[in-house]
Amino acid sequence: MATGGVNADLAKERERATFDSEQLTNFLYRGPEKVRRKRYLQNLAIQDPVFKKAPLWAFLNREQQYATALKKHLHAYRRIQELGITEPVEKFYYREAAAPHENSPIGLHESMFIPTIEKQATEEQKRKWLPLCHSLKMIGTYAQTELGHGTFIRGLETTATYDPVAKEFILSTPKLTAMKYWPGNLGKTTNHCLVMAQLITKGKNHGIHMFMLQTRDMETHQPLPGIELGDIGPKFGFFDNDNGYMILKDVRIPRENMFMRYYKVLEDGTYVTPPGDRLNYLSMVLLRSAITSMIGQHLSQACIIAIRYSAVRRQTEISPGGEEAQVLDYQTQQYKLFPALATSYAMLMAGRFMYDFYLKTTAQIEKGDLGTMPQLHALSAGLKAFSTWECTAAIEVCRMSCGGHGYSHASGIPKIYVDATPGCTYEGENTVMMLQVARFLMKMYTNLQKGQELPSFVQYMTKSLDTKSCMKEEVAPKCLVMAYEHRASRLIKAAADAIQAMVMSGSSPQEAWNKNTVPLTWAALAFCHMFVVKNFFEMVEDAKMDGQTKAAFMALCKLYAVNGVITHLGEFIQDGYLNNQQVQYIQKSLLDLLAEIRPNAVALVDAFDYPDAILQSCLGRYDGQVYQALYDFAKSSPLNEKEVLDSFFDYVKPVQQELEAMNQPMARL
Ligand SMILES: CC(C)(COP(=O)(O)OP(=O)(O)OC[C@H]1O[C@@H](n2cnc3c(N)ncnc32)[C@H](O)[C@@H]1OP(=O)(O)O)[C@@H](O)C(=O)NCCC(=O)NCCSC(=O)CCCC(=O)O
Ligand SMILES: Cc1cc2nc3c(=O)[nH]c(=O)nc-3n(C[C@H](O)[C@H](O)[C@H](O)COP(=O)(O)OP(=O)(O)OC[C@H]3O[C@@H](n4cnc5c(N)ncnc54)[C@H](O)[C@@H]3O)c2cc1C
Repeated sequence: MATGGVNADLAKERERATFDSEQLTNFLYRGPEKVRRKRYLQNLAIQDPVFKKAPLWAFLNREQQYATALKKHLHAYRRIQELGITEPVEKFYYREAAAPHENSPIGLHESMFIPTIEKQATEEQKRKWLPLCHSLKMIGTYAQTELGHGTFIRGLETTATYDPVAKEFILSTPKLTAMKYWPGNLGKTTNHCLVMAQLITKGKNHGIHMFMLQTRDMETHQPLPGIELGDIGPKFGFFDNDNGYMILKDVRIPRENMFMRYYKVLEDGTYVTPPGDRLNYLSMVLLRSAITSMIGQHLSQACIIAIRYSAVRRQTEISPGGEEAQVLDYQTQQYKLFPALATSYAMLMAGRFMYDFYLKTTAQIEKGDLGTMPQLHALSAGLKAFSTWECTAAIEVCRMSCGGHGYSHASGIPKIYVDATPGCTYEGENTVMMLQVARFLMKMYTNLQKGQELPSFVQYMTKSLDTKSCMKEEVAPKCLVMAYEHRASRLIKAAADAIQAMVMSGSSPQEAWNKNTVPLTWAALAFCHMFVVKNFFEMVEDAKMDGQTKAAFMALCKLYAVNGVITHLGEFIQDGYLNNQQVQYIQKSLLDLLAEIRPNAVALVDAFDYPDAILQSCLGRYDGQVYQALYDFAKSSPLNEKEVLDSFFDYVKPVQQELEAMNQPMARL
């Protein structure tokens, strides 16, 4: 363990902050009572001997990582029930502290399997399945993706053919590319899964539907007849999870195993469809809606590590013979880290909006009002894609800003990165999601041209495009937001005009669309960026906190907006909306904001309120004793258990002896 109290530089940083980080913590977690409860639950987990005793994941091989993660998550599952924790966010706090940076092998059971039963099953199915799920007799996952198709789900090849005589569905993966491939925890952990398959009844294919399939015996855990299951092998991250493959050879399941809350197959094979078209896709929307907050949290952890470390790390004397500077004092270091910090806050705010919007909209959908489904789909797809792209890039910036030590697992950042980056791929590959946003925006644009009313978050399109920005030397939030609205509107119009022009000159709408997908993704990205900026300003303005805290928070918000203009400058100036002078104001504002944020940098990351036990980083420690921690980490490497390794005698010695013999003058003759 490191000793020596809090590092002097870090202590000074906390003293010089202009605001009380606890105020911001209270805002982030929605009030002091919730913060107390969060800390209480985290401490319960941190103090639990089962979690405390386990070795650090970084020193384990894959099988050990899987077994440790499973053991911890099962213990957490049991403790959560014993403690009567029911709120999803409270379960999350407990789990995160119980197994930090260890992905749960029963994660999809909790995040997709149970919620899908709750939302898509009939009352009778819920009565049958949910108690078994809660007692873990049934452990399930979501099996949609196949070897040949992940994105284009209408092209899935698994079939569910109804047999009206036996009143059963026959599930089959008729060719190699049809096998289920990738579903989390499918390989070894689960004994049930939700299968997405083409429903065929009375000789007709009705598209993909959801079925409950038991994959393994509930006592012996052996795969059931006709089912081949396995782990897909090591990946870039998620080492501790058994993403799996599954082959089905005419596996029969009862008719009642089709999810029938919305879509039904009657005993005689008649297919009954509800008014809504994409209700089967709602499980994906749930997870997409949660990803923006989740990825914002990943980035916030990377920022804590990189910013605390940059306050402790001293490198290079600024004037000859003088003291070496804290690397955080270099403007270039601030330019790496403060936009990353601003991005994490921006995404936490966007995630908060998204999740609240999800809850509101799904409540309406459940009452039969499907009117807001397209908006929910577009926003959840867009924010998921935008946030995962921005945050994973920023995590990597944080890692590199820690120099060499950032490359070690001792920093904690490499693991954060490899577990965050699949967010760009799963739950809808990001480019594909952006094109879904573009599809929605093009529809809105057409509706606007027809004089129809638009939903509130695309209302800005109704304003005519200003030709000049209102930006002055004092860079005002209002002018920043308007610049983002202008950029989004202009790019939406440009993409729509390009498509329209092609159609007018004889192309089919599909052809025109396919020839313009790059400008369409520019438009969708600009829309998402605008949404995040606007939402961030609104949330900071509405936040109930003292003036100093709000000022510190506002500086971050402005930095997020200003930095976005600079990194996408071409799109803001292409039509002359911002002139040279205005661009200079924005560039100067960026430098001023870096200086303004500098004294508050450590307090702004302290506000995320992550205990050391969760961060698991030698560089991000609250006390800043990084060097002792790095030494302790090195000492604990299993390679150091023996002073001289067997491999020295097995490999080095024989080769040395051979080379020595070869190099004898006699041998060369
Ligand atoms: C890309 C699309 C959206 C295309 O679907 P499609 O039916 O071919 O749609 P289209 O013809 O382009 O559009 C038809 C229409 O369907 C709408 N739509 C599409 N998706 C939704 C939705 N979720 N909610 C509401 N509406 C939706 C579209 O907006 C279109 O509407 P429109 O015709 O324009 O009115 C779809 O195939 C898709 O969602 N693909 C991504 C697959 C995916 O997300 N897989 C996730 C697997 S589970 C997973 O990864 C878990 C990982 C978790 C972990 O490990 O933690
Ligand atoms: C860690 C992890 C966990 C996962 N867990 C699950 C799970 O639990 N359950 C499950 O069912 N699946 C799971 N998946 C699978 C995941 O959902 C898919 O990988 C994802 O939906 C992307 O599909 P794909 O792999 O087919 O990519 P592809 O669609 O093959 O993408 C390849 C490239 O093609 C491009 N592309 C594809 N279609 C288009 C298009 N129409 N227009 C333009 N470009 C296009 C993409 O942008 C991308 O650049 C998981 C994946 C990972 C990595």
